[in-house]
Amino acid sequence: MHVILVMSLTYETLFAFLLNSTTTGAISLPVFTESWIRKWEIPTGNNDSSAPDVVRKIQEETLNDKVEFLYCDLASLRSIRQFVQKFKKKKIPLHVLVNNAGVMMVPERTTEDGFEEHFGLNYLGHFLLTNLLLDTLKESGAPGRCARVVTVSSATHYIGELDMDDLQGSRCYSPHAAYAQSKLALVLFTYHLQRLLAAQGSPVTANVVDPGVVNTNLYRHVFWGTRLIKKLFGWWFFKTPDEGAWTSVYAAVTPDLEGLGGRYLYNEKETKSLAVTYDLDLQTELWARSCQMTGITDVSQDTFSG
Ligand SMILES: NC(=O)c1ccc[n+]([C@@H]2O[C@H](COP(=O)([O-])OP(=O)(O)OC[C@H]3O[C@@H](n4cnc5c(N)ncnc54)[C@H](O)[C@@H]3O)[C@@H](O)[C@H]2O)c1
Repeated sequence: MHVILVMSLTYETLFAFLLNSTTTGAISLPVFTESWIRKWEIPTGNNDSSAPDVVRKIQEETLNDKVEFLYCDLASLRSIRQFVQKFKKKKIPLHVLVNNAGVMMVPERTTEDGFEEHFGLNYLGHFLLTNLLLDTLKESGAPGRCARVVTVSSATHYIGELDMDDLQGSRCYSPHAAYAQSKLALVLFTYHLQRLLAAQGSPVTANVVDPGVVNTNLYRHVFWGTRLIKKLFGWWFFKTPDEGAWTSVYAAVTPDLEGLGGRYLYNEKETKSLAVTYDLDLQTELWARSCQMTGITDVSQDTFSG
């Protein structure tokens, strides 16, 4: 039995591809566990009500009735903890975690826990979720068949800056800078996580992907002119959601990456991320601060000092 957890609503595409990879024999995935995410923009709970439709669609496409809906709001540390509790109660393994959810260029606002939304949701949400699921991932992986954490960043990270003195962007808020910072933080997080897993000898790998420029709803908050251009010409220079999902799927299932982590992938190929992402001190500092902010123990200090 293989269990895959995809944090996002772009799952239909992701699941379709994951199914295709099963038919090409890359990995066998008879069970999918679905995580349903609330859209901030629709607080009436419409998404909850559409969950049965999505589950049915995936069941039809995969010919698998073991598809399940689990609610998780990544902008709430409480919701993430509740989600992990529910997931663990099922006593099922976890082989692939795809940290794919995100918002872009939202107006200045905070998550339930008071974090700037890009930083709190895109980065800290996935940071806490991954850390709380690490024990299950470790138990589920094995030498020669590692469990995988796939985190979705963006080319925007190349222009990102991490302001350790003002991670919440409270001094001078820029939605673009806040998005870029959150995506930069995800790359630093992945590299530190991979170092930690390798030092512990854990059968889990962590890689980070850039999906490219993809025609999705992510652009709903950008300048209206950009939205218009996207509407008119998007089909021409944007990837389709299917194409955008492909590098994540590649990272999740390709045998080429068995046992390999700490890679930044674009168009299914390893490439260099921004130079500062390889700064071990910065990775360590961000990790320690993130542990404090999410209320978890920083085990990496013992691992690397011991
Ligand atoms: N579209 C692009 O051009 C592009 C480029 C680079 C990176 N990305 C990244 O790809 C990922 C997927 O984005 P997309 O383009 O499919 O956009 P999208 O808006 O279609 O998908 C974003 C997903 O995040 C989920 N989400 C939003 N708020 C959430 C919350 N509070 N809790 C849980 N989930 C929440 C949404 O429900 C949605 O499923 C994002 O991480 C994004 O930053 C996208």
